[in-house]
Amino acid sequence: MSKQILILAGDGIGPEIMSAAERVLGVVNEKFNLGLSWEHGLLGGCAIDAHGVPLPDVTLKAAKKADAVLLGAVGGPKWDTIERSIRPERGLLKIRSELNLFANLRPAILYPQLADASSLKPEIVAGLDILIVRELTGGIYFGQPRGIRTLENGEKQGYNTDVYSESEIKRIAKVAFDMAGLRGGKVCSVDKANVLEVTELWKQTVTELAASEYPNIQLSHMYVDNAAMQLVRAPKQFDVIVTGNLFGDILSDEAAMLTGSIGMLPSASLDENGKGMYEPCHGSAPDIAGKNIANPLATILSVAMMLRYTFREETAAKAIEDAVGKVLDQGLRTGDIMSDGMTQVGTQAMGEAVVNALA
Ligand SMILES: NC(=O)c1ccc[n+]([C@@H]2O[C@H](COP(=O)([O-])OP(=O)(O)OC[C@H]3O[C@@H](n4cnc5c(N)ncnc54)[C@H](O)[C@@H]3O)[C@@H](O)[C@H]2O)c1
Ligand SMILES: CC(C)[C@H](C(=O)O)[C@@H](O)C(=O)O
Ligand SMILES: [Mg+2]
Repeated sequence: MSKQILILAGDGIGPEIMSAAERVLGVVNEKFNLGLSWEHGLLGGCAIDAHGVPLPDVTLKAAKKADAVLLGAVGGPKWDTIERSIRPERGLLKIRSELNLFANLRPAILYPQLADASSLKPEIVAGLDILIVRELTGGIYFGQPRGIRTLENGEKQGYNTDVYSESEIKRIAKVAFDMAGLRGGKVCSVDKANVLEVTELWKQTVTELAASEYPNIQLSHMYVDNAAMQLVRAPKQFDVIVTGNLFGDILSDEAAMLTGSIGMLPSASLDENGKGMYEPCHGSAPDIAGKNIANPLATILSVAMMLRYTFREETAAKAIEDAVGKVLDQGLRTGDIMSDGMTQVGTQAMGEAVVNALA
């Protein structure tokens, strides 16, 4: 099997967190004799600067050829005012869509060492381990028509279309049910079926699939507004949450704060054959870019997810996760997860600490 990775560091803090993650990747590759090799490409604002588009053909071609893509983050104020269709974020959406990465896994796990850093009281979050399964290549992010038009009275109007077909709903629900079967056996499907037809169909389809193929999974449904509330009221009631593109985007940032910081949240975006793109859930954090203070752990934990889901190297994946636990045990913290009595370190020092813990 070829074992090729394409690394796209991206913009803002992307290059900083990726350089720490790449050090970790290099060390596990040698230690576990994984035989992985990687090359670098451009996606996002850096690609616009070099090629005029956020997803150059050369990047897309390399991504299609690779077995996995490791991404930092894209975007930033520099590119916020350019023509909408070629903004950095459109490059990210296009690569997700072109690679058919419909299943976005966003685990929100509270490392016990970070109980103080969580936004919630320790007793509410202790032992938290939720998996958000977000549909990633459909819904309102991709629905047509979309745009900003001028009405007859001269007023401008923005519009988007939320759309899901039964097959799209079924394939993401299957992922959620399969994942739940390997964990706590519970799936909560989040929708707004009381208002939106598209999610009425979502709810119906998920219910039918559960009844016909997953009788052993405990399925519940929740409206997204209540789910947002329940996530901060009693997050441990959830095991796997399955939801559409937009709701999943929002709920996963919310879940991040339960774990201490969005700098702790990795993700995997998978196609039907195990190919994946792996990236932290956070963005390019322009407010802290270039300062060597960003938390690289979400990206490092994304490397672990890549080893687990694409390369099936569970031992190496677990070794990275354990090494992250060790550096937290040592009291090392980047600014976003800092608390009393701990030692504050920068991005690269945190990466080196993980490398040392792996040794
Ligand atoms: N996957 C991606 O590439 C991705 C994801 C989200 C946002 N974005 C883009 O990133 C840019 C900034 O977006 P935003 O400010 O809404 O979200 P963001 O996630 O970049 O930042 C939100 C807040 O979290 C902090 N933060 C984020 N990552 C951190 C880390 N690793 N360590 C410490 N603190 C961290 C930031 O400093 C900021 O205060 C936008 O252009 C947006 O479109 C890209
Ligand atoms: C940058 C943006 C397009 C992206 C999304 O909304 O999917 C981001 O917020 C994410 O969570 O990966
Ligand atoms: Mg997001």
